[in-house]
Amino acid sequence: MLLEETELVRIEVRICSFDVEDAMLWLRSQHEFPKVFFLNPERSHIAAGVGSAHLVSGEGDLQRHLLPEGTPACFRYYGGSRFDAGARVGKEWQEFGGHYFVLPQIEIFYSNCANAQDATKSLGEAISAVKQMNVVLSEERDLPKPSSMKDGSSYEHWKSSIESALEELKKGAELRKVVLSRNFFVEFSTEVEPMDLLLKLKYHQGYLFCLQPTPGSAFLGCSPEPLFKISHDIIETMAISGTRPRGQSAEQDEELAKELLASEKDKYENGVTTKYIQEQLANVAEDVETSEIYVMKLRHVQHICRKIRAKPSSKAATPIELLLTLNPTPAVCGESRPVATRFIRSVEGFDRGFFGGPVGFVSSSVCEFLVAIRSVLCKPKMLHVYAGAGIVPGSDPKSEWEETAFKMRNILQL
Ligand SMILES: C=C(O[C@@H]1C=C(C(=O)O)C=C[C@H]1O)C(=O)O
Repeated sequence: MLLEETELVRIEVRICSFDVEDAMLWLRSQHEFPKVFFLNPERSHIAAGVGSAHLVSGEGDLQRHLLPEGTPACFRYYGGSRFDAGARVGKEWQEFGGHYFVLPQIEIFYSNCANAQDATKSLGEAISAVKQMNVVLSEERDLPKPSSMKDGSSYEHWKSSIESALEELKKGAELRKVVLSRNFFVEFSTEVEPMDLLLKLKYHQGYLFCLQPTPGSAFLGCSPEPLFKISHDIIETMAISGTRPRGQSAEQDEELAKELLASEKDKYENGVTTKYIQEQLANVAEDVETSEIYVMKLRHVQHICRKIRAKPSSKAATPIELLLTLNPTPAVCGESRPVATRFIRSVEGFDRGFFGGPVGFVSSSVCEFLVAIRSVLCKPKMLHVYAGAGIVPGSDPKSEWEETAFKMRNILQL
């Protein structure tokens, strides 16, 4: 097939079974870039990819360049895009561009409904790439000890941003919710290998992902939040908003879950996200079904959620159109979206980059995207850790600061 004048030959090699850890160790042992990793919560799709047979990156029209007509269903592009395409790009995010999607040259892939396969540029290159592959799966290693850890901005800045959000919300006009985030820096005196960090996250529930365009820059994390998935002609997604920490004991944990389910503020926050997703889906799908609200328990926090599913209608959007329509949802941005985006740009003082954006994979037949939260940008000697919290009437700056600290624990307690 022809993709931008390049002829692609795909060779499929069945391999004996492998698990999540093997895939990560294999990825760590490779010397080619980019590297990508994707694992979904059901563990029904594990993928580790190296090199690029086709790279779609930059500021351009994603819709036009990704999955050109005729792309075979077995070609899976892994990647993601920025939370806010219109925001100024921080220098730490430059390698990623506006979006970054790669068709790996070699893809180790497990799916409960497909076989292991790989894709490459040409037969000769496939063979030489396979020959050069380092298949030594060495041990997991400890991370170096941080030399310093500090907040990206002060509590005073956070408090005044939330107070001005509360002022705007009080007007009851265009802003009904805004998600404010903050960053945290962890510095090291020696270099950190991103795959060692990813390996430490392997026991987390939810998605695990990594996009590493170059040796010196990787974005990775363990997000509980799907943006959407399309398979077997069903769109599935979830509204996750409203948070409490996990309790110290089973009783305290249940108390916190009950408090969350009874909280009008948290139900309102979740309701804004649910309504937005339902409305967006109603434009491109039918039979939109929403589950009852329930509590999702994670290692450090618990959330209220609703599952939402729908059937694509005859005027269905393509996966990329759906991605551009849904992202960012009020779970990470706010409502209305344009007003919340402007507010975030004016107060946050750092570039979110891909944090809060969509990350996942897409082929011409299936796709699955997560919302890239609980995540970290890994530079050679510095981690940029991010977390946000939904601000609605009744939010308190101190509790929201603590909530973001709990959300960062996945990374900071490694
Ligand atoms: C923005 C984040 O999380 C989002 C915000 C939540 C909230 O405000 O309660 C809960 C889950 C996520 O949708 C984050 O983890 O950084």
